[in-house]
Amino acid sequence: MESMKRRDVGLVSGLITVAQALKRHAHDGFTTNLRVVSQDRMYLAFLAVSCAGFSSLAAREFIALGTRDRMSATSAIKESLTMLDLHRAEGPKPEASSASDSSTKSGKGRGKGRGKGRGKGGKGGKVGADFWRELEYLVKVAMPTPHCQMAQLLAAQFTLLVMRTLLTVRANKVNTFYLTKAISTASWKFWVRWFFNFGGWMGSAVVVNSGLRYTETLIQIELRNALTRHAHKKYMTANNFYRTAVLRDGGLDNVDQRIVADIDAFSREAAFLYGHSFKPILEFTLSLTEAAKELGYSRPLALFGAQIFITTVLRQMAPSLGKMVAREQALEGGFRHTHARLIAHAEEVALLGGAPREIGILDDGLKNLVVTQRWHALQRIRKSVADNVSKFQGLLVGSIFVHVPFMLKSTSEGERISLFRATEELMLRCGSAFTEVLLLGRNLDELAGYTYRLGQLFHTMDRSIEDADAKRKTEESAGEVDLFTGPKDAISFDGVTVGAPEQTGYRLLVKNVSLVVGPGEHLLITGPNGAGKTSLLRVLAGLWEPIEGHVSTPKAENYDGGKVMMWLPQRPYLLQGSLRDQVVYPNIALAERARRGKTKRVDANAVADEDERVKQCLRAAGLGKFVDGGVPGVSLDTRHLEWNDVLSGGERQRIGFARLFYHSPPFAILDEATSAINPDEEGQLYERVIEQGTTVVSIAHRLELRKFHRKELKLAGDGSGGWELHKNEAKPGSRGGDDKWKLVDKK
Ligand SMILES: Nc1ncnc2c1ncn2[C@@H]1O[C@H](COP(=O)(O)OP(=O)(O)OP(=O)(O)O)[C@@H](O)[C@H]1O
Repeated sequence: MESMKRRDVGLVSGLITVAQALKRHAHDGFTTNLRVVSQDRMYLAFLAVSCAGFSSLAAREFIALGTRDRMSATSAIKESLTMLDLHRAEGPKPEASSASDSSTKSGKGRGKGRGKGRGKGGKGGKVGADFWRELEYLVKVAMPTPHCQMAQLLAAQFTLLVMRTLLTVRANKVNTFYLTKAISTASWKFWVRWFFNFGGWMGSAVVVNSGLRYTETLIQIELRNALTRHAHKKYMTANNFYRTAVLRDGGLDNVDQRIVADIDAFSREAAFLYGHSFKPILEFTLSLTEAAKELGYSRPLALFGAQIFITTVLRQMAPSLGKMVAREQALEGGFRHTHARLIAHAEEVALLGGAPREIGILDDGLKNLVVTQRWHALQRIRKSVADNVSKFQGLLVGSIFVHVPFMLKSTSEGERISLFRATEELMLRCGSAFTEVLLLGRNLDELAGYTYRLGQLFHTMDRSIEDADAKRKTEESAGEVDLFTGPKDAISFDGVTVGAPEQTGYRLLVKNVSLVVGPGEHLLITGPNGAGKTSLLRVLAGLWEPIEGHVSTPKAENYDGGKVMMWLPQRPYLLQGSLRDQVVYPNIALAERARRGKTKRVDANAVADEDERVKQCLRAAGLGKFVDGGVPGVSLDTRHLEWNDVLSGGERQRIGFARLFYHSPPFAILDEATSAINPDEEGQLYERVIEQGTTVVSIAHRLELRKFHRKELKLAGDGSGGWELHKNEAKPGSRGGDDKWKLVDKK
């Protein structure tokens, strides 16, 4: 009770003493600190610039992310949630698929690839000359000009970094000096100076640290944004998304993982390194300069020489993190892909009762990842031991160099201890900054891992674009000296040989095909499974290169410059969006433009007209029930995240026809496009397509469709590459019983 009382009295009287001391020495404390700060012009300049930089950045971001953008981001989130709800409410329907579905017709044979791992992104993720070259490439992508957004962010962060170092070094020195002096000599005057110094330091540190955190996040976001956009641009050029994913050009694994996860990880690591490497380097230099005032330069330099030697020896013990990161990322991508495939084929797996088999496949993917991660964790112990020894030995070895001059100094006790504490503080900072610099090597190693994977990604896509450009140029120059250009208003194959890509070369599918499909000369391609029917059309689309010969497609200028050819595969592509979006794809509907606020003013009449046209197309394709109230709650505006899950196979094919009616192109390629449609109705669809003036090239197994065509290409499919071309010599327009088919060419 007594001691409580004494402490209470001590506490209150202590507070009173502090208040009195503050009152008495406030003027001195304030003016002394102000004098110290105002004499330090560099400090003042950086304080002003960094505060101005930080606040102008934040203000600019606030204005740039105008209310409309923020609102649309929020509504996008709401929308996808709504679509997810709808999706759940409707329940899964037949034949699920997804972007990573590799079993689509065009995707079969995935993995047989032509590429032989030509990526050259550095030697397996090590920090070496290759790494710096790749890094330079990525930096140039993110920072194309010295005035770009990224350059401004880096400059703003640099100013803040210098400011923080100045704060740490200068204010801390004064802090420690005042406090030690105040305590050792029991001086309230010095204590009040310390109090004011600390207050000022704290205020600046709060601003500067918040600014640093903010700019680091912005740098990371901007880096990711710039690199991902660059990747998207390349990915969508020269059909790179197809070449890398289906043909495995360049032997790249999991391109999606590289674009989505690796770029993000690289950006995080790079922003961290930038923010955290300048700090210790600056802190080291500034602390050393200050400490040298007491210790001279020889002692600190000898100390750091010793540190470099010890750390170099320790580093030899550590494994290369870059390689580990690259390997783990590849396995992560593979594991994610197995999950994506399960979602894509959820219904087939459920119907086949494949869960027990699938769990094995999923667990195998996980096992590979876990085993590798556990092995890497073991390797990292060496790294961590080396890092920690390196960190703590600094204190021990450092004391030998720092303590000596103070032990030998003959000054008053108070003076010696204040100077020692201030210098020791500086040397400790200096030492830890030095160790931090050395430890940054670890982050650099990790960065090398991501850089390696991104290097491979960008170089593979670059090469593919270069190849496509070179091919186009060769064709253009060949056109000038007139080799083969083909008729301008027709599809034509001139001596075309097609092969399926294999590990080493090609497997012959079709040999030396020559034929022309002019307007109205509807062509049917038939043949056994795997004969090469779709492959021939892949060559026509430019997805595959012919082994020999030339393909020429109708020129847009002969058809009012519009879309000339349209593809209708067996499983039409359906996008995330409204029913209207499905029909007008790849165009953007006027209503959608208005909804997104993309166009300033969208004419309401034009929207209504377009909607009416879309409805007509859906009706013509036999999907009138969706727009005429046949299915409650469904209209042109109905949106689903995954339309594949909510439409039947036949309905999906009809959406393809609605799209074809909407675009009404001069030529259409129908690749088993009616396979899921009732045979009685497929004829009507064909008739409508032909009536609208579209010339069709069909692949079909059902012979009933023969009557809609004027030519038939029969592929032998026996490995010889043989084929026969038959022609219906009956009058155009006469069908069925009037067919007069004649063999006109064969190989
Ligand atoms: N990306 C690919 N990589 C390697 N081989 C492929 C690839 N795509 C298809 N193939 C192979 O090419 C051959 C011809 O395929 P294609 O799709 O042209 O056959 P199709 O005549 O259309 O058969 P179907 O009637 O069964 O649809 C098949 O043996 C197939 O495995």
